[in-house]
Amino acid sequence: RVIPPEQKAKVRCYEFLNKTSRSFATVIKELDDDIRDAVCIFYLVLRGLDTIEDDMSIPIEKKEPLLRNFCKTIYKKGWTFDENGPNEKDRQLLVEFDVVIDEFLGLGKKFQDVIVDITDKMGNGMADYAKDAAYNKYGVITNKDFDKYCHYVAGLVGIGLSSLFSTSGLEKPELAKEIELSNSMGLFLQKTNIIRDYLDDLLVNRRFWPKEIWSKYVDDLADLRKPGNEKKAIDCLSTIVLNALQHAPECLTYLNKLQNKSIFSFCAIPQVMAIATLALLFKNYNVYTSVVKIRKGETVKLILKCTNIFEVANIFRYYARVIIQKNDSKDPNFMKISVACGKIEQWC
Ligand SMILES: CC(C)(C)CN1C(=O)[C@@H](CC(=O)N[C@@H](CC(=O)O)C(=O)O)O[C@H](c2cccc3ccccc23)c2cc(Cl)ccc21
Repeated sequence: RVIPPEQKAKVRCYEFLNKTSRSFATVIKELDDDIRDAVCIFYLVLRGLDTIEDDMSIPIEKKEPLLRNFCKTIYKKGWTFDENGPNEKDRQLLVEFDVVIDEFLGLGKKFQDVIVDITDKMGNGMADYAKDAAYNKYGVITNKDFDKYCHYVAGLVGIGLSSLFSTSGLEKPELAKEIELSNSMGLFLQKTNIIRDYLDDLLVNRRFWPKEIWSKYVDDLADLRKPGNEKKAIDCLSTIVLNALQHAPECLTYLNKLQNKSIFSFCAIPQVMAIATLALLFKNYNVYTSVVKIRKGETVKLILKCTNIFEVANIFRYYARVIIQKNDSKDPNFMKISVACGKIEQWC
């Protein structure tokens, strides 16, 4: 295929999008013309930031300025980064980051301003957390710290996306002002990922489960997977699933405000994957022995049924019932789980 030279960087960006997240890349490509490139570049800039934050082989002295300055770095034509560890998942993205920068600089100024603002806040939030975690190994302490960390790495993404959607004109200007709802969209996804990734994170000593939650059951987060602690592990899991579940009604409220069909599907698909994952994680001891993921077939079925709020609300109600059925009257959180699921079932 002959690619005109000015299209080369854009084609390369979409190739990176396909590599960094196969199923989600197709959803981004379904977005309407006026918003697709901005979201693609936003996604890749965030991926670049995440690749630096995730790389435990980069010393904090180097990592901190890299994160804090990333909002300025994305204006530096030609900038690339080749110092990630050899097995860092998306290291090639940073090795060829100049193509992302070229495409970023080609975006409308309003889109650039949103992406820079979020990158600035996220980079500084990640740096604050990385520095703190480097010095005290406990990681996330209180439920408030949990919400703060998830705000930095995911809530800000929702806030940025709402601004991009409004800026494109495909959604009302009011959407950019829905900070709380946009934040909850990110917290719901990120908290579900953190519950799912308990084992992977523990093995690289990354501790995101709040001490305020696990310290009620064990002396250390790692004790949850020890033989003999099975009941404690399951009851602790209920507590953190309950924490994530509380964002679900706000996600439905946010989705109900969207008017553009391609934006609705783009936002709804990760949310229905998250509620399905949460239902699978609840009462599931495999969280402590493997990474629990919903089956491909279920994913495909969910994606096909994400075209309007009625379908999405029905999917949320279905999984709320699955959680209710798994609920156990001997679980200290039995009532709170019932109430949280009730709020999803009554959502209208
Ligand atoms: C941390 C995260 C949840 C924000 C990551 N995040 C998402 O998880 C992706 C989904 C994704 O990447 N899925 C991967 C699987 C995986 O990586 O776990 C896939 O291959 O399907 O979706 C989110 C995302 C999409 C739509 C609306 C959102 C509103 C608020 C916050 C995030 C929103 C995302 C949108 C953008 Cl622009 C950037 C990142 C994300």
